[in-house]
Amino acid sequence: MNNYITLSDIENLQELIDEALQLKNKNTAGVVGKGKTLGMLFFNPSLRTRLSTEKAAKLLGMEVMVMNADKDGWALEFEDGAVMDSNKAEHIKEAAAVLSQYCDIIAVRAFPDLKDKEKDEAELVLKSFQKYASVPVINLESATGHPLQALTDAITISELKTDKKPKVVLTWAPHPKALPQSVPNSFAEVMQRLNADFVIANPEGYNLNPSITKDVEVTHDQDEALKDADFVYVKNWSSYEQYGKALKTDTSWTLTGDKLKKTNNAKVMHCLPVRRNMVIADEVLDSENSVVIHQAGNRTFAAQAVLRRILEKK
Ligand SMILES: NCCC[C@H](NC(=O)CCC(=O)O)C(=O)O
Ligand SMILES: NC(=O)OP(=O)(O)O
Repeated sequence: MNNYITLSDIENLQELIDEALQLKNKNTAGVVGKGKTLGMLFFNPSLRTRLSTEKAAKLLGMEVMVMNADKDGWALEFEDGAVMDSNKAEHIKEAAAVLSQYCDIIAVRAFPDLKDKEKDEAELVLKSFQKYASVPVINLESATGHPLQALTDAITISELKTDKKPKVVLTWAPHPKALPQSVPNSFAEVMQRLNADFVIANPEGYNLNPSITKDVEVTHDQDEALKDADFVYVKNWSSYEQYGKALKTDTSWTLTGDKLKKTNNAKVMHCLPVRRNMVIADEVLDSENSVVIHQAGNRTFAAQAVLRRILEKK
């Protein structure tokens, strides 16, 4: 693997899932990363991605440097040919080239602004790092995708499924803020590559980018979708059609214990952080059905499998 920017960088998904599960079960510490450095730049907050990726790198023997790039770094200019006469002190051309002197792999988190669809879809921050860095780049959640999360989700479903072809429902849930579509986009992508009966439930106005969901069944009837589900993946996202808008914040789509009763005793997933009693009710998060902590635990092994592939250039 040369980079991990999108899920399309994974050629054989099942093979990578198996590798991650082997790493988990053997708790393999490696030496493949000895003498190598991972640099992580965060333009947005993080708990899981930051610490699980750091842990994964250290398990492989790597050194890790982390920077809260939005707060501690110079404000970066990404426009080619810009006259830098305002608040941007450093151009990505120098920043990425310099970082490539210090790091063997660069990992970047950069959320969308959710104001201009075209601009967000151009993935300027991540793509500029990729363009101007001379080392591999990893996506730690970008404007349109979160492929490390999606790999984790695929690992978790493969590990916990009892049916060869489980029914998996991705359901929208309310949130007071406008959130990226990155997590549901990547989840929808990864589910199309797994053997599952996959359905997306969201209110009208919340359909995801159709070029990502392709011919996945999309329904506006949450109750109907939840029937007999084996896995329920809960997530809020802002509208794609009315780009970046939070159109609905009432709790009628919150995943409650009553709704869970319609499922086949489903396992409940969420990437976290989760707003309790807004996105998922306490009674669900605190029940045996919730696998969100287990899921977050798998972040380390997803990151370890990806880092190892990049280090081994396999
Ligand atoms: N990386 C996991 C999710 C990150 C982000 N959630 C958030 O920003 C939640 C923030 C809040 O609840 O205030 C998202 O949905 O893409
Ligand atoms: N799920 C996830 O990416 O969590 P963080 O935002 O805390 O990294």
